[in-house]
Amino acid sequence: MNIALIGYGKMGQIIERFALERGHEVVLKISAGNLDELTVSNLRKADVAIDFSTPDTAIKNIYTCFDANIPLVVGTTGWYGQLQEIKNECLSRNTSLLYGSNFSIGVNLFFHINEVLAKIMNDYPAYDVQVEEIHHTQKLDAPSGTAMTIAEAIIDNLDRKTEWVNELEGQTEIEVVKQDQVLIASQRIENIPGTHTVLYSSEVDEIEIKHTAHSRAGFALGAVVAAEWLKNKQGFYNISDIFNFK
Ligand SMILES: NC(=O)c1ccc[n+]([C@@H]2O[C@H](COP(=O)([O-])OP(=O)(O)OC[C@H]3O[C@@H](n4cnc5c(N)ncnc54)[C@H](O)[C@@H]3O)[C@@H](O)[C@H]2O)c1
Ligand SMILES: O=C(O)C1=N[C@H](C(=O)O)CCC1
Repeated sequence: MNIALIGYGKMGQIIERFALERGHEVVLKISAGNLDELTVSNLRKADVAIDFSTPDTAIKNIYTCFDANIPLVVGTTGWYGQLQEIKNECLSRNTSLLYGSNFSIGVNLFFHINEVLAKIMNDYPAYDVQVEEIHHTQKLDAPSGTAMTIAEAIIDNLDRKTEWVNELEGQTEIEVVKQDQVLIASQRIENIPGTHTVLYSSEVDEIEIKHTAHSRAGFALGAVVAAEWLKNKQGFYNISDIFNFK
């Protein structure tokens, strides 16, 4: 499979390593220094594109891939406010896109456990819940896309929660978290690839589930597997469509 890498930073470079190991060829690598090469004709040399760029540039890249009619995997976070517009555009143009806030198998297992736990906690109102996320200091968006996915699943499954609010340590502070809100507490610490915790606390105890990424390898391998899965498909998908946890 020929792959176009849109975004060749921390993630793009590790994705390239896994792509080559799995027998693929990387035919285009785009970063801030060679944006003029991100053209429809160059993209058409690839079977699939993988975007790990920046929150502010992902939408434009997605439209360029739609113009090239090339299947696209989007790992970039921070653009989900425009998700519905992109979904409509993808479906009306009969092209294909798969996106996900986190491509690692471990985090996708964690997503499943989080949903089951949130459903169970409907019967236990003594517990309040909060989400915590820690990432490296170069991260441009807060909260992390993964933390948003976790909080939205809690809201969808735990009747007493209706929205999330975000606090970024040292930058934004929430004075009062209302009872129907899920607090996402974000921290930025050097060299942390990604840590997410869901914490249920009562007066007498706490229940905590936690995922700690030891490196970016899980995200990168997941992105290549997602590209292999998407290559001959048409439609709009989420990474959860690849997994079938019982
Ligand atoms: N879904 C996941 O599993 C997952 C995992 C890790 C990171 N991410 C997300 O992926 C994105 C990239 O993360 P990173 O750590 O590799 O960031 P990074 O800053 O290391 O790399 C970003 C790359 O994008 C390039 N870039 C800048 N403008 C561009 C443009 N207009 N078009 C194409 N490329 C452009 C930069 O030059 C750089 O090479 C972030 O949004 C991050 O949150 C997602
Ligand atoms: O390093 C990042 O940036 C990450 N971004 C994703 C997110 O926002 O959830 C996934 C984890 C790493």
